Amino acid sequence: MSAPLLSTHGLVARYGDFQALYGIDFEIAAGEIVALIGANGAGKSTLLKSIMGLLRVAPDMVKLDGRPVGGTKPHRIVAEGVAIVPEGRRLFVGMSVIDNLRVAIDHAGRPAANGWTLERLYGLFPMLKEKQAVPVQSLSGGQQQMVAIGRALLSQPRVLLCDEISLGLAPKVVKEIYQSLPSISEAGTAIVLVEQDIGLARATSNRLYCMLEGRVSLTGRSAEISREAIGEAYFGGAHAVA
Ligand SMILES: Nc1ncnc2c1ncn2[C@@H]1O[C@H](COP(=O)(O)OP(=O)(O)OP(=O)(O)O)[C@@H](O)[C@H]1O
Repeated sequence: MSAPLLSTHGLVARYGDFQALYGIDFEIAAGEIVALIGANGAGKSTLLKSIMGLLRVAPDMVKLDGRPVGGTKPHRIVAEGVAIVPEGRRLFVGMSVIDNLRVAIDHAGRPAANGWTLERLYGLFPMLKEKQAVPVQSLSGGQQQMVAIGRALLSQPRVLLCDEISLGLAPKVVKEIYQSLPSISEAGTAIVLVEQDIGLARATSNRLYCMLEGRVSLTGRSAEISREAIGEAYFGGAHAVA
C-alpha cells in the first residue's frame, strides 16, 4: 500500500467510564476502498466518530497525511477533507434536496475545482436532479441515502466514511448505491465502508478490517481472506459465514 492518507495509531476511545476501543491501528490510502466489519457493538461507529472528532482522542491517535489530527473539532476535520455519511443519514428534514446539498457546498473545505460539483453529482445520481425541489422526507430510503452521500461528497472529501449505507434498503437500491462507489474512489477519494453484509463488504473493498469487542481481530486483502477466517474473527470462535 502507498503511504496512508488516513491512519489511526493505538486509538482508544471511551464513553465516560466505558472503554469502547482498545488500541486500533487502521490505515487507508488515497483511492482505496476499505471495509470495516464486525458484530453489533464491535466498535465500528465509534472508530468513525473518533476519526471525525466526535469523541475525545489524543492528537497522535489519528493522522491525516501523517499529521496528527486526533481530537480536532468535526468542522475542522471536514475542512481537512474527511466527510461522513452517518448511520441513519441525518438529513435536514423540512428542507429540499437542493437545500440539503447547498449546506455542504457552503461549508466545503476546499474550492470545487476538479472536485465535486452539483453537475457531477447529478451524473452519479440522476435522481437528485429530478427531485431537487422535493422535501427530503418525501423521498424513499434509498433516495435519502443518495442525498446523504451527495452531501458528503460536496464537502470535497479526500476520505469518505460511510456508516452502514445499505441498512434497511432494498437489494436493488443497495446495488445502485454500491455501483457508485468505484467512480468515487477512482477519482482518488479513499472510502471507509462500515457494512453489515459481509459478502458485499468483501466484494466491494480492496482490504478489510474485522473488529471484535473494540479490537481489530483480522485485517488483510479482501480477496485473500477466507470465509472461515472472517467467521472466526467476527464471532471470536469457529463459525461459518454465508
Ligand atoms: N453514546 C454511547 N454511550 C455509551 N456507550 C456507547 C455509546 N455508543 C456506543 N456505545 C457502546 O460502545 C460499543 C461500540 O459501539 P459502536 O456503536 O461503535 O458499535 P458498532 O460496531 O458500530 O455496532 P452497530 O453495528 O450496532 O452500530 C458498544 O458496546 C456500545 O454499546
